[in-house]
Amino acid sequence: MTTTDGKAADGRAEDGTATGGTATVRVDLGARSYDILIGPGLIARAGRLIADRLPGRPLLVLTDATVAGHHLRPLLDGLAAAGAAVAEPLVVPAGEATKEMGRLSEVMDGLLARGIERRSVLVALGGGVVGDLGGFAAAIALRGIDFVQVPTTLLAQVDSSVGGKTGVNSRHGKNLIGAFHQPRLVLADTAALDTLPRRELLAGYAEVVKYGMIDRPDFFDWLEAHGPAVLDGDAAARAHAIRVSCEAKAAIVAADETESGLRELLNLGHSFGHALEAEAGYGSALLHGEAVAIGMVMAFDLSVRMGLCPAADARRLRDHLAAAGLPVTAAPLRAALPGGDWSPARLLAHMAKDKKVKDGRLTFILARGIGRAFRCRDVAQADVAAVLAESLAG
Ligand SMILES: NC(=O)c1ccc[n+]([C@@H]2O[C@H](COP(=O)([O-])OP(=O)(O)OC[C@H]3O[C@@H](n4cnc5c(N)ncnc54)[C@H](O)[C@@H]3O)[C@@H](O)[C@H]2O)c1
Ligand SMILES: O=C(O)C(=O)C[C@@H](O)[C@H](O)[C@H](O)COP(=O)(O)O
Ligand SMILES: [Zn+2]
Repeated sequence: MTTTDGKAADGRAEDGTATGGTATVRVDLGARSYDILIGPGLIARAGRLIADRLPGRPLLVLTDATVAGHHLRPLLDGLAAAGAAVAEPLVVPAGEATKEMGRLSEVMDGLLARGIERRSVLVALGGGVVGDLGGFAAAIALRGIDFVQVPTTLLAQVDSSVGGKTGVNSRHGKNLIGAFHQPRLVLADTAALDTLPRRELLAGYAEVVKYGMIDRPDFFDWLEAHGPAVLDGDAAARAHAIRVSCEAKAAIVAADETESGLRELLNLGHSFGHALEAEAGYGSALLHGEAVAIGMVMAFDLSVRMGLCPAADARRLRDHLAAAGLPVTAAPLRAALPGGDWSPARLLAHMAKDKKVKDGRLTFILARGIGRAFRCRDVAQADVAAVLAESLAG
């Protein structure tokens, strides 16, 4: 369910900050239901918005060092203005390498040193790394405390802050340690994206395109026309893309919260993408969204190879991602990371650790066309290896 609420007639919220219109997407999960608020100025308004839903609760902010420099002060000022008791923030290093057990252990120490109690609420201010790490810390602290997502990347606003997948990477693979733990509220401040580097924006755009590929062909048509506006900072286009993405994800999560079936569709491109990320070593050479872009192209190429999908649809996807500026093959990784083993066999070995493996067999997310993704367990390894080899060759 979505509503758009312009707040006061002069475009200002009760606390006087500019709103520019706030859309609300509801994630319907019974007792665990929550709102995703989307619009400019929500970081500064977070204090009031959290207090409305979780009154009188002690708060603690987790963020990363880069995000802290841009957005921590306005958040803390807003929390203080709302009269919240706020502990000293926890600040972790920026980047994917932070999403690991050692850092989780430090965060747990930090939470406990600050004297959290079961009523405490963790506020995760940042991208998917802070959201996944913070959400997992909240899931296990005192056997579970509430948390609020304040996503500051496009990727986090359209994907990672929604749906309750939390966790960290392991040396065995991506996101292999974690828990389902839903946030109580998501505040997606679209103005926060103004400070986001272009490369990070593009990485998030890959997950936006993913929703079109899964089950929203009209949305993909819209992205073909308006994708450049989304990327170039058009506020209305951005807000629309984020809202539709959140609606698409919320619908799937509401139908299958813990991924017993349908939710696997949200993994389109991820079996391939996670294998690339594992071999790349979770550094800055390959961002998650970039891996997803390459992985979606491989998933469509595999679907074409198996005679399931028109080649023209795979070409439309590849062309759109490439025109946006995203990588569409794995070939550049060979040059960027020459120490890696960029062979199909090695990537297949990473894929064997995928959480969608059942009885030793992978579940692939394939497509019969744009917006027609489906789950398939009947895929010949030779076809997968051939698609990997083609992508690695460029
Ligand atoms: N839980 C889920 O459902 C889910 C979904 C998709 C992705 N993920 C995970 O999310 C992670 C990727 O998230 P991400 O792409 O947000 O990366 P990220 O959290 O590493 O953020 C990207 C970079 O941008 C910086 N940054 C964040 N917001 C900023 C802002 N407003 N201005 C300037 N800099 C800013 C960060 O400091 C970081 O350096 C991966 O670990 C991926 O596995 C999880
Ligand atoms: O929410 C989901 O479900 C997803 O699969 C969203 C993905 O974009 C995201 O990268 C997720 O973290 C992948 O989950 P995993 O279970 O494959 O690790
Ligand atoms: Zn993803």
